[in-house]
Amino acid sequence: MKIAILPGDGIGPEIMNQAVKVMNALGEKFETETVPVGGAAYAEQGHPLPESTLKVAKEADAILFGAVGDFKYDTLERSLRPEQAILGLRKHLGLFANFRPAILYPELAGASSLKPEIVSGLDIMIVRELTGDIYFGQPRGMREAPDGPFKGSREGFDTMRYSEPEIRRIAHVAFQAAQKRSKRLTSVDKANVLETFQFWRDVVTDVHKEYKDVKLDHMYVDNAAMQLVRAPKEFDVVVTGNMFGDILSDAAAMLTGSIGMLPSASLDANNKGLYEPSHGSAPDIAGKDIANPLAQILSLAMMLRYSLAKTEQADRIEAAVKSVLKQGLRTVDIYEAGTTKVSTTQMGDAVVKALA
Ligand SMILES: NC(=O)C1=CN([C@@H]2O[C@H](COP(=O)(O)OP(=O)(O)OC[C@H]3O[C@@H](n4cnc5c(N)ncnc54)[C@H](O)[C@@H]3O)[C@@H](O)[C@H]2O)C=CC1
Ligand SMILES: CC(C)CC(=O)C(=O)O
Ligand SMILES: [Mg+2]
Repeated sequence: MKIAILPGDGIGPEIMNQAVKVMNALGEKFETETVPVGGAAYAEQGHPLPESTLKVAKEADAILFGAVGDFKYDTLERSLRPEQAILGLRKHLGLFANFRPAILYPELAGASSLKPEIVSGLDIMIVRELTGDIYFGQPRGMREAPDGPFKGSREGFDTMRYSEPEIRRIAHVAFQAAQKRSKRLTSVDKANVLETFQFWRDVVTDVHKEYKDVKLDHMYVDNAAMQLVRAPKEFDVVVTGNMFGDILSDAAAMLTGSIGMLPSASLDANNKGLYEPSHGSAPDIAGKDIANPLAQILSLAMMLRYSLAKTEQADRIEAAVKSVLKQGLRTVDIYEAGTTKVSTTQMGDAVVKALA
């Protein structure tokens, strides 16, 4: 079984080192290959997703990804920017189903941005469509406005679109996820304004006919953002498009104490997956050994569970994470008075030590 390791940029390599340390401590031999991606690959090979990196990712059984991006690359032409690497991997590998579990560990109730009584026990699953929507729609670009009141002035434009098969397949994934949990699914859209999302709502409603045991409701995205901070436990499984899911999952992350706690799995139709923290490369804290490595380590656990069928190893890692939190160890993003502040490396070491 081969695992492709793509650390990327910013805090990516720092948190990946911790996840690899944990993987090596499981007492099992994993074949791994580490390759550059994002800004690191651009600096080395002139492209954020070189053919050689894509090949390793394609041939692996699973991919463990760090994060990409650095503000110093923001002026490059778009096709060369680090973020194109993760977008390209998702598209090339058909990773359309993104699972982002937002779980509040009881020990972090005080680190959440919401009052403990509103968030304690939080356990929601955001299912985000990952290869369509306005992030990939064509045409897009910058041009002289061809019409309208600002005709002739410069404008930027993108295209939001979803085809029926794209909506159907993510809806099936979400209904099936709901069947394994509390049989409640909220589909988040903007059907009151956007044709794309009226269509989304119609198709999700149609797929629902095949899942009568699941209670489906629909919610507009602005209300969903509000409900997420008002009464997040009202949600169980949430399904939504690429952009809304991107935004709502960052908001959900703060309910768990930090975005450094939110892992993710991006799966294709055969459960081959890419596993990455939900956050970015955090250039503001890179190189300081202070980033929270737990989202990366929990992404490793998701990889073992979803793609490699190693449930026991995944359970061990998740138990070790719970144990270090119980011991009161905290990176700075989840620190509160009365707990012990640790570095990225110390947190990784503590998880290794806590492995049963
Ligand atoms: N999948 C990916 O590789 C993603 C890449 N990005 C890229 O990352 C770069 C930075 O983007 P931002 O908008 O700043 O988002 P970000 O998620 O990197 O950081 C947002 C805030 O959260 C903090 N943060 C993030 N991860 C953390 C961790 N593990 N521990 C402690 N604090 C953490 C950062 O310090 C920052 O204050 C950009 O180039 C962006 O395009 C953004 C999101 C996803
Ligand atoms: C950097 C983007 C391509 C993606 C993003 O923000 C995400 O997947 O959460
Ligand atoms: Mg994001």
